[in-house]
Amino acid sequence: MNRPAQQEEPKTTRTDIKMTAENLDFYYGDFKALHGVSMNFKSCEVTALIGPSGCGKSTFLRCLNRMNDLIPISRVEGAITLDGEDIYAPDVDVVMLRRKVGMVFQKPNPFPKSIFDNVAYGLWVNGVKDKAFVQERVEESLKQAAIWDEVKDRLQATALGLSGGQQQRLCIARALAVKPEVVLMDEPASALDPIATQKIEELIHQLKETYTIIIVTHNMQQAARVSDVTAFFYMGKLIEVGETDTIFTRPKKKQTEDYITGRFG
Ligand SMILES: Nc1ncnc2c1ncn2[C@@H]1O[C@H](COP(=O)(O)OP(=O)(O)OP(=O)(O)O)[C@@H](O)[C@H]1O
Repeated sequence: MNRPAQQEEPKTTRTDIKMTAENLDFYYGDFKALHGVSMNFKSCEVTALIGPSGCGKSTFLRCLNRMNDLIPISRVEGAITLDGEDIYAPDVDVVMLRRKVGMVFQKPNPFPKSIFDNVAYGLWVNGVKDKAFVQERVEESLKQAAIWDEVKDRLQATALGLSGGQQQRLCIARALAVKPEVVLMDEPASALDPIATQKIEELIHQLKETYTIIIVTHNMQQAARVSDVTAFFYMGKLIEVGETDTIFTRPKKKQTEDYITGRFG
């Protein structure tokens, strides 16, 4: 296979529905962690998932690219679609799905390899052999992740020598290199200082021009700053979802209001 990741840029507009969850239940063994979650994610929007610790935000996020498949006792009921196709259908290629729906984790997790290799890795795994193409894509991804200027003179240096904030932007570049359509972010700035956090937030703002972004955050100011839509979870249930401004100023449900005003959580 050559240049599989060189497909056309996804042509999307903000009104397209990119992903949906329909009546999603999720179990860890006997424990039901998600109860009938239904919501849509629109293209080129940022959706923030908020709620108190243990309410199921990360579980739900991981369902969106089948990361939970790696947990043997887990079970999903209901449906999740990407561009109208069921991602849990038996014939789905999970590697391809995770290329389309990429993920950035809470703790920056670069490989103990060079900066270049970290970003090129996903391309090699996808069978890309064309060196010039890989070079181009690495540069493009590092630029998109707003870290190119800081690393362009040391691409062969180990990624582990970067600061935490730089490592996280490198991990974002790694996720972007395979041209995902959706980027899932699980508290991507929680391990970072305020300046690095601000850079990640600015980056999210730029990335939504091209990508559909779904972010879990504990930080409500961050949710208010970066997202178009906010979904509030409590005890495994989606309590309320809507435009971020509305959720933060005129929530419909008392539980949402109690949470955003700091009465619990
Ligand atoms: N691998 C697992 N095995 C069993 N139970 C789990 C597992 N991962 C999460 N859970 C449970 O599922 C529920 C939801 O957890 P989840 O991590 O999705 O919540 P969260 O809202 O993301 O929490 P936090 O904000 O603290 O990260 C919790 O009760 C948690 O203990």
